[in-house]
Amino acid sequence: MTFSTPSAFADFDAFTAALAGRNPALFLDYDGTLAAIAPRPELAVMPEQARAVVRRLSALCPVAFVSGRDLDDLAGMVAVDGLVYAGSHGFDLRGPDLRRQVGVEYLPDLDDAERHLRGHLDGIAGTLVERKRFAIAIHTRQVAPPDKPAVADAVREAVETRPRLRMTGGKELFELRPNLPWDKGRAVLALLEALGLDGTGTVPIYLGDDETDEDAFRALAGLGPAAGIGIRVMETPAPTAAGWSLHDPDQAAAFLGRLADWLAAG
Ligand SMILES: O=P(O)(O)OC[C@H]1O[C@H](O[C@H]2O[C@H](CO)[C@@H](O)[C@H](O)[C@H]2O)[C@H](O)[C@@H](O)[C@@H]1O
Repeated sequence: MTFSTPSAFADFDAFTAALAGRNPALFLDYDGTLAAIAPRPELAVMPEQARAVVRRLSALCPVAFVSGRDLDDLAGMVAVDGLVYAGSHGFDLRGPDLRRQVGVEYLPDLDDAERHLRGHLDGIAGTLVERKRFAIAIHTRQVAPPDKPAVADAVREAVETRPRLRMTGGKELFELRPNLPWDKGRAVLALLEALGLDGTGTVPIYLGDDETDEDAFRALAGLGPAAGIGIRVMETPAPTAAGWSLHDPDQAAAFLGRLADWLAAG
């Protein structure tokens, strides 16, 4: 874990030097990385400029989105054809020649937890229960501060009585997901293998902003020195397993634009 990471934008030449002649494969988080955080999930729209740069990059190197969002929601928000999309934190994978779902046998557990949570949280104003196929997000962004502990208690109770699920955190939300050794990091490694990108000629680059993205940063770091590159999008320096940083989604899009220019120039 490091607190001080060089900027992949300001130190772009050093960043491209770290690729050491290998071809990048891009793995992109959505919320907080390419779409600015918004009051509600449906309001977090990716700017058209970012979409254009993703489309351009997808003609230059493999591009995948890896998000906590539901797969169809994610694909609809990004709206670029031909990419690989991994929804529900990597439990639900789809690409032009790829389909994989992890934890299908946990769907009844998620259904049961969703019913329980809706029943217990309906009375707390501002709470939003967002069901994804393989996860449930309980949003607290619109909940009055005095009511937030009650939401936390209800979620904790739901997960403590359901050992087949586990809880993770994020920006103003709790999430329940199958209690399986699977996360964004394992999904990225599985995608590298499935797409034939696990050789030494490829360098996976993962951009993310949140605690669930740290799983991906750790997975890439685990490939060995300089074998994979993590970039944490963060306005304030925080401990991270990523080796590089970007300030915010605008800078992330600008960085991807520079990367596209650099790749196009050969
Ligand atoms: O993996 P990500 O693509 O970063 O998705 C993580 C979660 O993002 C969404 O929630 C977050 O963004 C919302 C819109 O900006 C914001 O209102 C919320 O407070 C954030 O936590 C999404 O709704 C979740 O399903 C994702 O798991």
